[in-house]
Amino acid sequence: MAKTTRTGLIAFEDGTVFRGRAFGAVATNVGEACFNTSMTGYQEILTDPSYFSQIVTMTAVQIGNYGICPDDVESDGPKVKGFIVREVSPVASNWRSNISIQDYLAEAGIPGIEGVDTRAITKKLRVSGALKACITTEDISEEEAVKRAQEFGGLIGVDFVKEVTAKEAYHWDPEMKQSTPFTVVGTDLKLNEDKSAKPRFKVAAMDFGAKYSIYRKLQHHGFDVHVFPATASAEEIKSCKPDCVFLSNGPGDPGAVEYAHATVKELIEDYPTFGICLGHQIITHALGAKTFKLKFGHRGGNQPVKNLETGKVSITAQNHGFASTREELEKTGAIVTEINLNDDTVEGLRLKDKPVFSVQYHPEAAPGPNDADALFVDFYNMVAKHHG
Ligand SMILES: NC(=O)CC[C@H](N)C(=O)O
Repeated sequence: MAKTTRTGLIAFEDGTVFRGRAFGAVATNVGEACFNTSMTGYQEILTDPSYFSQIVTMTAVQIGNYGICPDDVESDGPKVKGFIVREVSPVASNWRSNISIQDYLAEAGIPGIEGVDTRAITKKLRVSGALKACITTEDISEEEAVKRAQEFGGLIGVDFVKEVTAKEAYHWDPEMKQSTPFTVVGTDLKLNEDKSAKPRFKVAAMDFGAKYSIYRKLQHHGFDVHVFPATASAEEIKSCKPDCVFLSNGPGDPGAVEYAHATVKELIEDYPTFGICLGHQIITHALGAKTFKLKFGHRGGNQPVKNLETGKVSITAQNHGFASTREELEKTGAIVTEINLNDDTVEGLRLKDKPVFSVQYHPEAAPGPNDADALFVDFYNMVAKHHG
């Protein structure tokens, strides 16, 4: 891929402008600027629906060297509003890849900029907090770009889930083509070649903007995954007779999806439930507690989380800009199980009297460390005990 000579820029609501070389689509988008500290996994980041409405700056210095692999997508296409990197690799070398990141973003209509001081942008966002921004690879003036950044409505109170959730209910990979066979030995799941040893549980997965990796992990760990749109009612979900419920990740302000708070409030009364990220935040609201916006969010594969019940520290993958309010959660009777060691914010909860737990981070990783993979086994064992 030859480097373009087109210029591009990112303009922030405070009037700051960074210029670089354009790649990807010739387009202009507004969104919230954030940064991700993952060293690898740019494709999973681009296609994670939780990034819908955000312009992502990568702190890793070179992006794109292993191209884009059709098997590694986390949704049906890139979801970010813009992508900013120090250097986009001129060479993509990987037998699994069929397209470069430049062409992938161009086809999806998403603008990218390279040759930008990504460290300066990251430091800026850490000091000022999340900012509204406009990215453009079109020929518009800096003043116009700043104006468009200022006009962006922001994330608070906006329902972005409805833009990325499934249009209708469906059965994820019914032939289990993506699942590694497993069997239950004692309380642990073990890989096994014997496909008949599979006491699978039917999980109703509420799709708030789910990453495919979560469904793959659920399937791998003994679940038959039935996906429901975020707007599905508790009755619709109950009518599929699930053994348990899963609540996915997703974009935007968790406080804005009140219809989901109401549905989840009903479901957790009856079903063992596991939530990840937005799913965790929606449980928080369903319990009557609130979430708040973090200064600049946690995004990357190196976030330390401490389990307050076991003392164990895990390095986790994260991507969130909101967090649950600890005092309010504890007032509802929920137990705060985990905290982020960088800023002490809530990273996990469980209910005392019901088989319900959730985490703010991403145990499915993709990209990131697998320290928390065992949570899928914990979910399986919790459901098995409940139905025991
Ligand atoms: N990955 C997610 O589910 C993100 C949740 C939510 N949109 C946040 O930013 O906090």
